[in-house]
Amino acid sequence: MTARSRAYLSLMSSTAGRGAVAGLLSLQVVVALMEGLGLTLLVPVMQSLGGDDELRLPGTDATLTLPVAFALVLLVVVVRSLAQWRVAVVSVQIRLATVDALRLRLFDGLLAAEWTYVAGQRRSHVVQRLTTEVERAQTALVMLLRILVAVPILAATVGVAVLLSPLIGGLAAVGLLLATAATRRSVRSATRLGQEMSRGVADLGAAVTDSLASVRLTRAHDAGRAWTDLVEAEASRVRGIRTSFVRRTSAVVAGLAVGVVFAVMVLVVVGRQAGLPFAELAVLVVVASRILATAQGLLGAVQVFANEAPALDQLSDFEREIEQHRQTGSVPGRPQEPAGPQEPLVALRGVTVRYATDGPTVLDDVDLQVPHRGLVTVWGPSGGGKSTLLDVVLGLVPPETGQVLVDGSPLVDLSSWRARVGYVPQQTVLVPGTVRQNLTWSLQPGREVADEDLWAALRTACVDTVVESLPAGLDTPLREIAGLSGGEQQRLCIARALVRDPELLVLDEATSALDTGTEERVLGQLLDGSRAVLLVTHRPAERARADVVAHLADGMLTVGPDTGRS
Ligand SMILES: Nc1ncnc2c1ncn2[C@@H]1O[C@H](COP(=O)(O)OP(=O)(O)OP(=O)(O)O)[C@@H](O)[C@H]1O
Repeated sequence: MTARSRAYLSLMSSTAGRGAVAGLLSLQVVVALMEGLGLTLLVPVMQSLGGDDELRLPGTDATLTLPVAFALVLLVVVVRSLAQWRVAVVSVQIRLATVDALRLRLFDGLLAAEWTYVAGQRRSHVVQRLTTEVERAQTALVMLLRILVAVPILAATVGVAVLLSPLIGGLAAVGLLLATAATRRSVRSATRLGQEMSRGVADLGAAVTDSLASVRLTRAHDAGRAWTDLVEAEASRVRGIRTSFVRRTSAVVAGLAVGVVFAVMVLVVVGRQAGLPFAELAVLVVVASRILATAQGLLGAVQVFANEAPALDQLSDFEREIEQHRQTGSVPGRPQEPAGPQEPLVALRGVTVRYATDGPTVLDDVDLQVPHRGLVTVWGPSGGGKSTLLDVVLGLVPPETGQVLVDGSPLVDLSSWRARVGYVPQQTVLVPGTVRQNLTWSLQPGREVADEDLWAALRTACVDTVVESLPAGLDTPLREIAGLSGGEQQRLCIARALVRDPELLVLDEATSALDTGTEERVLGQLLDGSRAVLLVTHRPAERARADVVAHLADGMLTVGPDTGRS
């Protein structure tokens, strides 16, 4: 609990700035001092109500007149209100800055992490961490800030009680310490329930995401019941955890209320026995009710903090994991050696890839050359390593042994290399936005493309007439073209890759949904002598027009004339 609070405080300091956090803590001390002073000033006010002529401030020899006492009370309330207002504003600023920074740090880290690590992540778990867990961490922050306000106020209130009656104040302090010790168990159980909650919410999110991903198949097989049952089971687990937490928390807070009311009764009896004057006794009752309210709020905040803070553990572990998989080998800005005229655009030399150290060899001592112009096709059985080969060429998967050479030099500057490449993956990727945004979102920063170049790319990919027929052409929002066929979507993705004006176009079965005639036309236009095309395909007709045909099976690559196997 204390370690987590420290972790949160250091997180807030590192994101919102030490100054802001120190300022917030100072403001909270001001609020607490004003609380204590305000309660102390109630004593002379009570004395005047009791008919005393000489109004005294407890703990001092100072005497006051009623107007002075009222003026001081007013001043204290004004200062306290201003400080509280500032605390509210600064707390929100710190909280939002912290949460946004945390989310962005994770997101950026993930985008820059090694490809094999990113590809191995379950999407629903990543979404859950970047949304639900970050929100839970935010709730924990709200609670921590509430605790940081309540603790000094509680200390100031107990201080006033001690000032009024050291015996009663001392008893109140001891009572609070005992209550704190008694709630340790419930705090531990809140933490355990919070950890279960993280797992429950992750599983619920996964069930919903997976069911949506398979909605077409679910409908076709009329298998919705299977998903509904799973989602209901996961939701009921989450419901159980939440209910159990609220049951325990409320019981502890209610128990505290009973304890404090009993303590107030004891206080009145003890106070009367000790001959405490009416004003002091009345203010002590007010102080006791303030202690009750603050302690109840504090206890509730501590429990919720304990319950939500495991989200921060999850996020910290996730961030550490991402950090361990930070992509290495990229030296941004370092120019590639000038190309020797005889060097291929990209070459693999003795490349071996395994996804796990004790796993199977996916690429085994592979050699391949892609010239600056023309078509290289790769074909072979499913699972033979074709996509992995492309990932190596793209610099996504680093070889365990062997080299990737670009223009004859080892590939070290990944960002320069990627600026020269256009890639169309096996699954089409269209993002929410207009056709234009879909064509341009993956352009290098600062690069502008004229409309005529967009149309040229659409023409080359044989999808220009489809876009022309849309209501607003390039500016048609994607939701209005959700009905694009699989082949039209593939061609749009090819156009997007072409807009980057790549020297190498990497196509992973990117024409698989096209009819033979359209595929022939697209390929013919792509091979206009201005670029190299590296194509994974199962179709003999495409192999027939290739300059290099490579067959990949069980990780072994054979380059040579097409044997006609299919
Ligand atoms: N990220 C990964 N982690 C672990 N294993 C992987 C990963 N990606 C691919 N593999 C495994 O590597 C092998 C080759 O996969 P790859 O996707 O390269 O084959 P492929 O020839 O492109 O298959 P297909 O034609 O079916 O798309 C397969 O056994 C696959 O399970």
